[in-house]
Amino acid sequence: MGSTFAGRVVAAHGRHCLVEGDDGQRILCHPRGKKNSVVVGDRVRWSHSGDEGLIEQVLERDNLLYRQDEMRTKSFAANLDQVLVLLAADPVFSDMQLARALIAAEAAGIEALIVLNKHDLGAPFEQAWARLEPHRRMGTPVLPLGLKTDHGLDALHARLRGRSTLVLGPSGVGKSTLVNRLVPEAGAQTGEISRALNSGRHTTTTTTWYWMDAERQSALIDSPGFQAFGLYHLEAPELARLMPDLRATLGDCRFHNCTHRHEPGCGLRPHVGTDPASDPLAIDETRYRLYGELFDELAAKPTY
Ligand SMILES: Nc1nc2c(ncn2[C@@H]2O[C@H](COP(=O)(O)OP(=O)(O)OP(=O)(O)O)[C@@H](O)[C@H]2O)c(=O)[nH]1
Ligand SMILES: [Zn+2]
Repeated sequence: MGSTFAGRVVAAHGRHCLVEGDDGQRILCHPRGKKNSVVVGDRVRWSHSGDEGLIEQVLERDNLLYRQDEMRTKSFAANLDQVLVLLAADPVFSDMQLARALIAAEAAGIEALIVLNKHDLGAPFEQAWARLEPHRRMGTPVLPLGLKTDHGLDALHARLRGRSTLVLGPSGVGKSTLVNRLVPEAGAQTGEISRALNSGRHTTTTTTWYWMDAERQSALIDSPGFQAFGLYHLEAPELARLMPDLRATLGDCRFHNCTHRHEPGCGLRPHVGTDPASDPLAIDETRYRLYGELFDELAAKPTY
């Protein structure tokens, strides 16, 4: 084997990926052999092979996120500093999708940030903001944003500076608008990447790593669509510990393997639906219902 070079995977499609070297140069690479399959964000060592490159080694990952396709769970991004869940006053967001994204981030050990866009819409914005109150109480940062009016853009910038942030959001919340606003020439970069990956028709279907700054310190990772987050790598009994509001009440149950659903002497259930003004450990009823649904889903998952 000749010399190898350091790089980072900035886009991946099937067995092809685009690797960026420390000098900013990008090269199309393939994994060597069956091993070494990569995801966006991976740090790799690669070697020259004609005009292209071969991935020789995938360096140890700080963290890894999974997405769910049908019944399979696939990894799709690694080495992230935070996950930004973009929601909007309109369309109305799903509490379940939000919970899944936050649980996936927590399980991967990645900080999460909720951003609520379309501040200019007034009443619908206030309603959506109120629905996010349980999240503010459990300590998740929730930022208001108005991409149309630039409301909150500076505060968001400050949160993104120097970090690599995966952006997720359901359709219509303004994700493309946000990426285009924060990444100079995002469109041109996308075109370049899809040409390099030879997937011209798939311009928006690959997860892509974009630099927000010329110094390449702040990155946005855009993943198309709102990923149905893969939670199948988790076990039902872990779930309560991955939900900060539920986690805060743990430790007082009579049974150490309490599922917090029907056991006597549960220390969590008495906090469900209480008034946050008098109970600092109050658990929102919707969150508790989602916990039950996810618990059943994980308990019933197929074993391979
Ligand atoms: N009122 C209002 N509309 C906004 C704001 N930001 C974005 N929009 C609009 O919301 C719509 C969706 O924006 P996009 O950026 O295309 O949203 P997206 O999340 O990428 O949606 P998909 O393309 O479906 O994935 C567009 O019509 C935007 O103009 C905002 O702050 N206020
Ligand atoms: Zn319990």
